[in-house]
Amino acid sequence: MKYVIGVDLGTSAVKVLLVDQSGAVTAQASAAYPLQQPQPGYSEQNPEDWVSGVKDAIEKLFATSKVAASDIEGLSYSGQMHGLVLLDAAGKVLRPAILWNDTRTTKQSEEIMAKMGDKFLEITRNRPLEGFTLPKILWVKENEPEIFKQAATFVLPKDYVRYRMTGTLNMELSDAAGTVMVDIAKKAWSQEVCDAFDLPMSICPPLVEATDQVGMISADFAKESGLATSTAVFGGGADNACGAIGAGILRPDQAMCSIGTSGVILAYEPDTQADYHGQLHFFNHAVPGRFYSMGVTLAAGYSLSWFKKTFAPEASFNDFVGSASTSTIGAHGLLFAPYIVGERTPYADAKIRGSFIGIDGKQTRADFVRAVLEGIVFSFRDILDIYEANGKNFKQLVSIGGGSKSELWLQIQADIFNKEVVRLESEQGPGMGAAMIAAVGLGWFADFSGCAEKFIAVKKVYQPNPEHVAEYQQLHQIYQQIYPQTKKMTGALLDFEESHQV
Ligand SMILES: Nc1ncnc2c1ncn2[C@@H]1O[C@H](COP(=O)(O)OP(=O)(O)O)[C@@H](O)[C@H]1O
Ligand SMILES: O=C(CO)[C@@H](O)[C@H](O)COP(=O)(O)O
Repeated sequence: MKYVIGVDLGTSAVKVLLVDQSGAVTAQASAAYPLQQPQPGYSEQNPEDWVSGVKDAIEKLFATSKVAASDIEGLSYSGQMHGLVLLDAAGKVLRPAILWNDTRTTKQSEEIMAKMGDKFLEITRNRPLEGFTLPKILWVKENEPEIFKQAATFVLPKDYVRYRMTGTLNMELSDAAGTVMVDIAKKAWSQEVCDAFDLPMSICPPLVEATDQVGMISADFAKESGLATSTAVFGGGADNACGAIGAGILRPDQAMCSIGTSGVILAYEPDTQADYHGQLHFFNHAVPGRFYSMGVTLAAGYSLSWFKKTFAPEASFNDFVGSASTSTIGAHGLLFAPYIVGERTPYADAKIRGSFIGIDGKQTRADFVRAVLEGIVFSFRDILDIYEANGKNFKQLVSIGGGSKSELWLQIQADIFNKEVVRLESEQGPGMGAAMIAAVGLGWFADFSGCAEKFIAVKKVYQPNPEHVAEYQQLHQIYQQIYPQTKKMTGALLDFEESHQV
């Protein structure tokens, strides 16, 4: 039997999947790494932690599967998007990576829009939001000029890991789109964007497609990880592009709901025709020549993990999430807005902060857990509303990511979306998508549809319950009032907090 490995470089951990030619997951392993938040709005990771995490996880994979390294024909990646890894001329990392959920770059984002306006949207198909890579580069240029002077190039998180595994440096297109420095339609770095911000084109690495073979596992990495130098390495994709492939979202009538650290509602776009006027992100797909749109809730799984870490550190995740079933729809009068690190969709607002609304002496911790689960899905509902306002009406949503491990949360999704919600055999959509990229890259399948037929299996379909749907519609209307009514207050609190930082 021959195998491929999908490496999903997430924000909380790296997850590796060993998948055989029939699409069965033979083994999986993970390794967690820390997130540094030195100031409000800052979010950084050490790229070396990703590399050692990948090695640890691959060693665990071999320990549990007993598969021979020489039988692993290909390996590819799914990566957390947008994170800036600055490298000097020798390929050395110059500072910690600034991640997708870091929002220190409001000033730079505003400057980009002020300078290029609609032209920026026309080229990159996106508004310059704080999370994207270009504002991060401009932040370093302005605030750390000594570091910027040494920068020869930059890459994204999974591209850095691939560089360390193969010795070849490049950037893969679906991820490069999230730098907002690429001309999406032309599939090339935009000279116009680079010139506007006085960035030399030489810092932009060569672009590759997801299924391009970029090299083999290097002798050094083979020695340290147990992999073989005969394993071919493919470009990989942005985690949401990979999630879409791993969820089988390969037609315009399908959508994906992903609950990882962030949360995403995503749709496949066959071409560049759809225009959401920057309300949704629009990127090149990991399926060569195709595109996808998506809206992002910055703190989806992160809101739940934060709540658990803060108020129930001793509980198991399953018991903690399960406790919400003892509460009711609407959590006995409690609503949660998940803006705890700012928001992207539908409110591109780095300064908004979260709220619990309707706290009542009768409520228990289980009500708070329920409110967190529901609030995250209300935020997704806001994204679905944008799609529906633009004429998209999906038949069903495929749910992936850590959040899709909970039956209760899946049913809440079906009820709030008023759509069928599909759970797959493996909730690891991005990792499966990465494995599928390697399988297609190796030529095991002619295209992703052929691979999806073999690799993706449905576990269960959750149907919306009409009574619950009606109740959630009422609650969603109340939820939608939270943003406008709390914006000023939470902004003032954030200013107060920032002015009191020592
Ligand atoms: N048993 C569970 N039930 C529901 N949600 C869970 C469970 N375990 C973890 N999660 C959620 O999944 C999230 C992590 O999902 P994952 O897809 O692994 O994220 P990432 O790719 O960002 O590292 C956590 O933030 C947590 O809120
Ligand atoms: O910023 C985005 C998408 O634009 C995030 O979706 C990141 O790509 C991180 O993903 P997870 O770690 O939550 O999977």
